[in-house]
Amino acid sequence: MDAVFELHDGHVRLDGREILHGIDLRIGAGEVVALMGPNGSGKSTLVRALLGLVPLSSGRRSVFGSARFRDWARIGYVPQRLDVGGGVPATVREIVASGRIARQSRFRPTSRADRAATGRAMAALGVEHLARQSVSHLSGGQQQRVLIARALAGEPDVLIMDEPLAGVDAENQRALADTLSALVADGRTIVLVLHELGPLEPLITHSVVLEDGVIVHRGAPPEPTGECALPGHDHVHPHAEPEPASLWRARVGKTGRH
Ligand SMILES: Nc1ncnc2c1ncn2[C@@H]1O[C@H](COP(=O)(O)OP(=O)(O)OP(=O)(O)O)[C@@H](O)[C@H]1O
Repeated sequence: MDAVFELHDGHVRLDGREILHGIDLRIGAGEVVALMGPNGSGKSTLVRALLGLVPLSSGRRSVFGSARFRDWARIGYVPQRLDVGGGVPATVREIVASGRIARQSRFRPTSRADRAATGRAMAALGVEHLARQSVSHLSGGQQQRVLIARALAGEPDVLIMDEPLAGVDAENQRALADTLSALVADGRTIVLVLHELGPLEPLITHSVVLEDGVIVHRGAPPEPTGECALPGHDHVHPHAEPEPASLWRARVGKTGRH
């Protein structure tokens, strides 16, 4: 299986403090990887390091086998929330169409292919009927579908999603699981930052658990513990409260690092 992301002994320093301490990670094409761990363990920093948004203080990164990867249109990033505060409100179609920018040349404005891809992405996520609406009037679940549609409009090979279940109700979580399984069946690679797997669990090929900037577990996702393990727990809460590292240690059944 070809590697999409490879990190060898990756260290990241931010504001003079080392946040990631020697991460070795390989994500292969077609895998669905859950990055898990307590708040502040370094999940977002790891994603940013994979994407080259933060530099490595030491170590090596390659994307699609290249240390000098530039073809960012192949990678779609779905942030947790749309920032709809302030500014001129954009419509759903405008936001989704902005996912084509990396594929457009400076000298060629929006093409027929761009319009078609925007339409397909809106249809895939069921937001066509909202095309003319301002995104600021949408619910959290609708906004998330727009963000995924924006990423899909760029026809990426890889989707990276930051906490896609946070604050999303059970019905929309199941809808997201259906959407992602269609993408997986289509051969895409998916990297998810997750606190809980919820209905995404059957899709996950393996998990990587971080703690204090090191990988403490890889393999099958850890079992939920505490209130998240109780029957009927729907995993719709955003886990705004920090989850203690001890809870995660209990989940992965390990105290040491590797
Ligand atoms: N720009 C920055 N400058 C300095 N420190 C930072 C910066 N960004 C993150 N950190 C610190 O790095 C550590 C890891 O943060 P990160 O956001 O990667 O963790 P996380 O696992 O994604 O957390 P959460 O689950 O809360 O989103 C935290 O201690 C955080 O305070």
